[in-house]
Order: sequence, then C-alpha cells, then structure tokens
Amino acid sequence: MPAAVMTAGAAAVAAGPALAFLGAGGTLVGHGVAALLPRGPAATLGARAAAFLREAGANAVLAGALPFAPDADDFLVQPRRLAPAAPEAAPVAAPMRWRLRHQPDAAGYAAAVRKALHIMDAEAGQPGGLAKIVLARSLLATADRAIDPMALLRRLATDPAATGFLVPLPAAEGGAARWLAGATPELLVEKRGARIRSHPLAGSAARQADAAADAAAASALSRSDKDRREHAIVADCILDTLAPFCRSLSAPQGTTLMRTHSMWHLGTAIEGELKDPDLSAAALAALLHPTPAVCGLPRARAARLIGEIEPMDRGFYAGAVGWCDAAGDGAWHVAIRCAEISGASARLYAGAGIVPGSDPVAEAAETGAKYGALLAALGIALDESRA
Ligand SMILES: C=C(O[C@@H]1C=C(C(=O)O)C=C[C@H]1O)C(=O)O
Repeated sequence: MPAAVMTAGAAAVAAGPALAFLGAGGTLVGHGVAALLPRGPAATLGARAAAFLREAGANAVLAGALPFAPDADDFLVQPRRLAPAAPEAAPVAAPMRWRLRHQPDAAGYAAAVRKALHIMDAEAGQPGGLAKIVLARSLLATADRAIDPMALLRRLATDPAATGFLVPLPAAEGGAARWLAGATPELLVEKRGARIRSHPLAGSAARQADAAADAAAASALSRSDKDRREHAIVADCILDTLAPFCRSLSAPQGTTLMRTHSMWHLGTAIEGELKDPDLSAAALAALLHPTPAVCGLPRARAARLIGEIEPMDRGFYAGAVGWCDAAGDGAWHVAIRCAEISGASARLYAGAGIVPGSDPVAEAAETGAKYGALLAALGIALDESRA
C-alpha cells in the first residue's frame, strides 16, 4: 500500500471515487481516471502493468479487475488522484423495492451439481479425471431507482473480515456505467518487497443467528472430511504454484476456521519470500488465477465444464480485483461475494466447490447463504431472496 493511501481515517470524500478498496490490509481510494491500462489476457498482465508503470512514474498505481476467464480482457485504470482517507459512514437511505430473478433457482442449481457429481463419479481414479468443480449461480435484483455504488461500498466495508471493494467495469451495452462491488474475504496474493501472502478459503457453512447453533456449524465444518478435501485442493495448488518462485514458503498455522458476518470458512494463511522481489503482485495474481477456490481441478477441464453447465456468463465474478504500484507491490483479492452494478440493477453471484460426497441440496443452500453479504448491503431481506 503506498504511504499516501495507508490512512484509514474517516474524512468525507466529496465527489464519487473511481474505485476503492477498504479492508484490514489498508485503504486505497482513487478519484478520476487518468488512463486505462491497454487491455489484454492474464498471461500478459505482468508485462503490460510493468511497462505502463515504468512510464507513469514512481507514485503511479493501477487498480481494477481480471475476469474469470484468463484469456478474456482485464480492466485496470490509473486513478488521477489517490485520496488519503476512507469514505465516511453510509447515510440512512429510504428502502428500495426489489424485483428478483434467480438464474438458476436452488432446484436448477442442485440439478447442475448432480450433473457434475455424475461426471466426477464416472472419471474417478482416471488420470486427468475431474476432482473438483466450483459451480455458481446468479441473482438479478432490480430496484425501483438507481443504486448508489458508493453507499453500497460503505455498507459492504462494515465486515472486518472482508475487503469492501468497488471497481469500474467496461460500460454496459448502451453505454451505462458498470461497477463490480463486493466484500471479499479471500486474499489471492499480496506482495510487499520480497514478502508475499495468500489466504485461500474453501469449505463453508452459513453463520447462524443462535450462538450455540453457530458454534455447532463451525465445529461441524472443521470436522467435515468433504470440506477438508475441498479445501486442501486449493491450498496445495497455491503452494505448488508459488513454490518455484519462493526462497521460503509455508502455512505456519495450517488450516483454520475464519468467519465473515454471513459465512464460516476453512482458510489457510500462506506466507513466503520471493527469490526475485521484482516479480510483481500483478504477475503473481495472473499466475495463480483462477485457483480451485473458484474453478476446479484439473483447471482447464473444470473451466470448460463451468462454461457448459452454468447458464450465465461469469464476466468479472470469480476473477480477481486489486491494485499494484510502480514498485511491483500490491494486493489482489478473489472477486467473490460481489455483484455487477449498473443503474437500478445488481447481478449477484455465488458459487460452491463440488467434490465427491457433496450434497446437491446443501450446496444450493450454501450459494443462497453466500448472497448474504450483498443482500444485506443492498437492503434485501434474505427471506425475500429464497429460491
Ligand atoms: C465461489 C465462492 O466462494 C468460494 C468457494 C468456497 C466453498 O466452496 O466453500 C469458499 C470460499 C470461496 O473460495 C463464492 O462465494 O461465490
């Protein structure tokens, strides 16, 4: 985090920012757009960002989003000005009325999970057989008036376990502004000098209002063989991908429980030291993305099946959002617990990792619970959204 944007103060931001990241790791708020990074696929991001930042000067920052499909074009901008403070708390707004459309509903999602389980079963034990796939669904919420992306961000940023983010996306058809807004609890990779961190999550349970039920849900998750297998695939893949680039790499605490306002997760905090400190945060993010937390194993096979099974295009959901500076430092988060915002519409996305032993109905309920952070921030009652 550049020194100029480390302060997590509470001063008001007058005009709407072009982008913002508000999290425990620091605050980055950018106003205006000075330039757009020439767009391209993940494989060329490191080189494009380095060339841009060499020209742009020592204080320049690039921030934005990588789409789920690594061969699709990313969208990163250089803010005109970095604000030294976080935006102030959300004013209370009049409630909005919503129309909701599931794509697919819980029953349709469970059917998709059954299809994936059938494929896994048929390929069990075969080399290259499908071992994990993350299937997602989407909820289109349309309000009776335009959504204020900044007010939404402020509400998303109230969960201390998540990084609230708001990044611009390429304009919608017809030219309307489009944003990706979310509260992601998952760190893809952070780099400062030679030090790197990653905090993959996989294996989930919905939080419960009753304290005893909540503790029971956490304890069942930590003992679940299915969730531990689902998690290990992600942590091992990240360790294997980073190892060749690291002098040291470890997960000192092993796999532990972490909680957001709406979900419990299994997480593994990974830390390491790069052999080459010039390897940038953007290059590392492009190398890791998409991890089996959002795609599957083997990666290419899972990605192809996701395209065939899911009824919607993921776009920038399950991609990565973050920033990098001229020194190559930066932080990239997995773009989950998020929605595409444009005008009066919010398209929410939620997915769940499927491995042999997954229960289709439970996985559908899990994706429903994962909408929770966005539903709460938009002011949509969870009951209203059930299906
Ligand atoms: C795919 C999502 O979340 C991911 C999948 C998880 C799981 O299957 O348990 C847990 C955390 C995330 O890595 C999502 O929230 O949309």
